[in-house]
Amino acid sequence: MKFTKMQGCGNDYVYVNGFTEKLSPQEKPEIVRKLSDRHFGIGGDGVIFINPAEEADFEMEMYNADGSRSEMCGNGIRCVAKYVYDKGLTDREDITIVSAGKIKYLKLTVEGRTATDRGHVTLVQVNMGQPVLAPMEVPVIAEATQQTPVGPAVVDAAITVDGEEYRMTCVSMGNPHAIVFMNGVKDLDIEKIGPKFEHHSCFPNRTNTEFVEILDRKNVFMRVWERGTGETLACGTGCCATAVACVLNGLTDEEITVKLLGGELHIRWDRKANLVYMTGPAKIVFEGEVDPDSID
Ligand SMILES: N[C@H](CCC[C@H](N)C(=O)O)C(=O)O
Repeated sequence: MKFTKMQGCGNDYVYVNGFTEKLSPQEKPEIVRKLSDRHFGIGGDGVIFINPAEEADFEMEMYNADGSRSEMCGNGIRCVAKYVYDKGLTDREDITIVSAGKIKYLKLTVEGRTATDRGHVTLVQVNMGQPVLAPMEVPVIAEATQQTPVGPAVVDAAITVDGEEYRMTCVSMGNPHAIVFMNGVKDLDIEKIGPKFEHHSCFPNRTNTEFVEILDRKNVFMRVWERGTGETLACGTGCCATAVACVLNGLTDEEITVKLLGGELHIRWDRKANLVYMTGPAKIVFEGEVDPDSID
């Protein structure tokens, strides 16, 4: 099986070309777990299959490292865009990608183009669609005073983790995110607290959790505990959800830079249109061939 290892802000996945590599849905979770293992496999935060699609130019099929599915992946979708352009599966710089039935619109920045070289993608802007507010079953403390295009936002919910009460804002970008504002994010014991949010009873489908520190009106620092993977160096959908939560809580402007352990993402929530735009890099790290049956 051929694969390409790619990363966006250090959020790294194994990418498999579903046009040529045919796997049955039943065998995928087990193969994903094997490939993602950083000691016995290739190593990655999960696996993303790039498939043909009818309703868009391409489909992405995203799996976490534990073999579970996710509806969406912000860093992953930028890498898929780079993959399909750099490998000549498309000539266009405006493309659509569908994930879990939702179509996203992407604009590719191509560099290094010459008369004989079509260049390669360095940066991708994605229209990540509409945020959905407070989709989880959590005890609400306060409703937003601000109306949002999708109704009054639940910006403040309480959750008790390890005997301590946290306040969070819950935003879905297709996949679920709980955003917790706090100080001292750099030194947070995320390995201890992250799994307790992920498996908390108020998230029947588990959740991704973002721990966010406000730096100023245009900059925040964020660490993320991802559902099905653990701490990752960045999370694109998590940054989008964070930007929305920041605005709803009156903490930042609508356009922010999210600083992450693995880099930076630029996020803009166009409130009038109620669309979130994410811009960031995508890179190929290496390519190879692997026999999943030979992985322990
Ligand atoms: N890292 C991804 C999100 C993965 C989310 C996944 N862990 C889930 O179960 O929803 C991103 O860049 O958006």
